[in-house]
Amino acid sequence: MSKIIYTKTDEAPALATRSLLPIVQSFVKSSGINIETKDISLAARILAVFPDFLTEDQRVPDDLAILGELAKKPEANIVKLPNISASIPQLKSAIKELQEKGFNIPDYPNEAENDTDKDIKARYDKIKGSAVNPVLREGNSDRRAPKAVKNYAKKNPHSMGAWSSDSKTHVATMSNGDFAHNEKSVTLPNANTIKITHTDANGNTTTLKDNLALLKGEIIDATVMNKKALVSFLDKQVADARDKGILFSLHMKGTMMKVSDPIIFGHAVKAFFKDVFSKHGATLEELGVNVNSGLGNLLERIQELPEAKRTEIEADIDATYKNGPGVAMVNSDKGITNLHVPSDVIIDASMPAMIRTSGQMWNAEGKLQDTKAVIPDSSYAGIYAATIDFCKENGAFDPTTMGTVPNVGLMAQKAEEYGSHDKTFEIPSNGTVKVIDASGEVLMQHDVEEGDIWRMCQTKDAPIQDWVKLAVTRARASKTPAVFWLDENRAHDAELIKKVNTYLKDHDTSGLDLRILSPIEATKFTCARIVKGEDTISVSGNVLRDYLTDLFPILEVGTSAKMLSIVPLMNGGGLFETGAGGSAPKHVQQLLEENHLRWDSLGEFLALAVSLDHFGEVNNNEKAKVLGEALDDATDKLLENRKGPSRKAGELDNRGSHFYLAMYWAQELASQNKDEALKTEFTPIAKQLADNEAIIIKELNDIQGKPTNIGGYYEPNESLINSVMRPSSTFNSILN
Ligand SMILES: NC(=O)C1=CN([C@@H]2O[C@H](COP(=O)(O)OP(=O)(O)OC[C@H]3O[C@@H](n4cnc5c(N)ncnc54)[C@H](OP(=O)(O)O)[C@@H]3O)[C@@H](O)[C@H]2O)C=CC1
Ligand SMILES: O=C(O)CCC(=O)C(=O)O
Ligand SMILES: [Mg+2]
Repeated sequence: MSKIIYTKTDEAPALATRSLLPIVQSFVKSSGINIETKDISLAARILAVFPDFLTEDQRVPDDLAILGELAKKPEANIVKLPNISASIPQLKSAIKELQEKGFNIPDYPNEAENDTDKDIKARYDKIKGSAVNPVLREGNSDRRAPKAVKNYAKKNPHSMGAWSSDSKTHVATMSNGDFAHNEKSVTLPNANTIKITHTDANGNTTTLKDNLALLKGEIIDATVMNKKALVSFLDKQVADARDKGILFSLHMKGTMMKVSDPIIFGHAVKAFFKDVFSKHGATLEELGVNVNSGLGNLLERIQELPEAKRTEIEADIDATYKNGPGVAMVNSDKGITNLHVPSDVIIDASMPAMIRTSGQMWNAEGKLQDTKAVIPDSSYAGIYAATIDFCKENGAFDPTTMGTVPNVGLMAQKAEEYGSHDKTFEIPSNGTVKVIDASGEVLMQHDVEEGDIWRMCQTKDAPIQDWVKLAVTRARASKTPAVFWLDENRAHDAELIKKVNTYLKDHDTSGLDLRILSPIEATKFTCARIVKGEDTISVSGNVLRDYLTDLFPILEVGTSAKMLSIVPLMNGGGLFETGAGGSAPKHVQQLLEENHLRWDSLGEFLALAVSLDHFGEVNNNEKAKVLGEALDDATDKLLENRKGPSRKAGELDNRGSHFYLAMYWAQELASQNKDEALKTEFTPIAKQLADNEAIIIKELNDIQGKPTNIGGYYEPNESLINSVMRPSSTFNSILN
């Protein structure tokens, strides 16, 4: 039987699910719609790959693998909430929590010397970083702010820090030796099988990757980040931040670029704490400090040292803080810097948040200060530089008048950089890396040096065709100009542009305003339009999809959680992502401290409505369509009546906003005339909810302001989390 899959994930969205899902299930029950959950939380994904370490009753199915298969079938209808893309520190603390709960899973091996450790490490490495989305995304991405959301933001603008033309904030990026400058790209005329080899200075060849099957028409590109150029760039930036008296901050995507970016992160930590590493390098190495996991790893490992040595290193770290530039803080109260944990500063969210805050970040005193935003690779850094320049010249954007920037993103089948991990290598020694095809022809090659990061990306042809079609469809449906953000001077983009021009001919583009502009030109073009209130669709590759669907929503509507985020799967199914942002770890903290959850489930409401509509369409279930439409109307009403969660304890939170959604949804179902049975069913429910509004809201607000306990972070206790998230007995009994 056909069904909707709702994903159980982590942190704030997982908390919200415990409150929202029972409501949704009780609303759709009578309409022949089955909503099933699949657990793709970090904890469940860990348990799923270690059955041999667990007792029979501790074992869990590999729900992610099941969903990955489902995503390739026409019947797929998946509502996907944000999940943790774990950095090594997050992975380790999840492992620790599970072990403490009696799951006998192995530790994460820092070094894998024997076969057992290698096997364990390989299993964990599959879970690490962005490991869920790439499996489910068998389609391209269509993200936009629905009209109601946009109108709400225009009437109720979020705060927006002013920009001044003398702001010292700027983006620093490399001008040579980086991925952007070293890129080579080819399109395969025929299917082929390739290998990647490294030949050292003595002529010894190692195969880095073998038997990689490629399809006809696939674009492949290869590039390398030169370590020496990177280190010298980072050194200069630390010195320059100090000279200019601004904060040093690094912006990376260590979660989605899980192999390359932690290495770059590590180099930045070393550059910032250069003196500490030149003085204590040997000790730190012996301790097994891994700076790719951030400064936090160093601080933790040195606790194992004898006190005298530890104090000496800590004093040198303090001296760096004193003599060097200030470093941007993630949490100044707790002394957590931008360099502590790679998963704490994720570029798609961190740069827009900074741009929204007058271009400033928090310093060690908890005050806002101008910052140098270091984005080493220059492939995409220019879009932030151009946005910042625009704000310096024109002042901050105005949410009450600004236009909107929907995105159509190429992402299916692990397109571009976000699928490159299994083809990314930290080079062991000077030499040459070659991509060689089945006939022995060298397709691409680079001279490399020890420590360089070499990588290859793949972009298959079918996803490109689908993406071009989606762009044309969206431009037509929204009657909005669409810009392909592609740079003819970049090797990969030049190949892609040829295909775009070819595949556009397959569609009726008459009357549409379609252009191809380099990312920097596209930023300028788009910014100039949004300030005039004009809308512009961005049609972009995978990385820019990620960046732009946080950047513009955060500026326009305050958060990317309010985005409608649809992935029309290439085989006909639907993947409905909720919002475009992450799992908001800070929100969990607030729940634990004050029993207030400020997570806004608007993204879930929007995703569910389209999921229900899709269900109705595919299964000829008119009730599902009525439910979806009513849910959308209820969401509009919720926005109109400002029943989203507040940030302050004692006021309406996530749970309260779910009550209002339920009440409005019931009211919409009671007032519609398309389905009599639903009308009859929901008329008394709507009345009961309205009659008990005051009691329910009191029950939901009274429990706030005190700490609460859900029995775990990664693997919370089901009965505790359910009772925390469903505290109103009046509301629960009406739902039952
Ligand atoms: N699709 C996915 O599965 C994604 C997963 N992630 C993962 O999420 C984690 C955290 O990522 P991070 O980059 O910090 O981004 P988040 O989007 O989780 O958080 C950034 C900030 O955005 C605000 N925010 C985000 N969502 C909501 C919401 N629904 N309601 C209200 N406010 C919201 C919060 O601001 P405030 O604190 O001011 O309230 C939050 O602290 C990481 O593990 C990351 O890998 C990240 C992106 C997407
Ligand atoms: O998969 C992830 O880690 C993050 C996804 C993300 O940021 C996005 O798709 O916008
Ligand atoms: Mg993103």
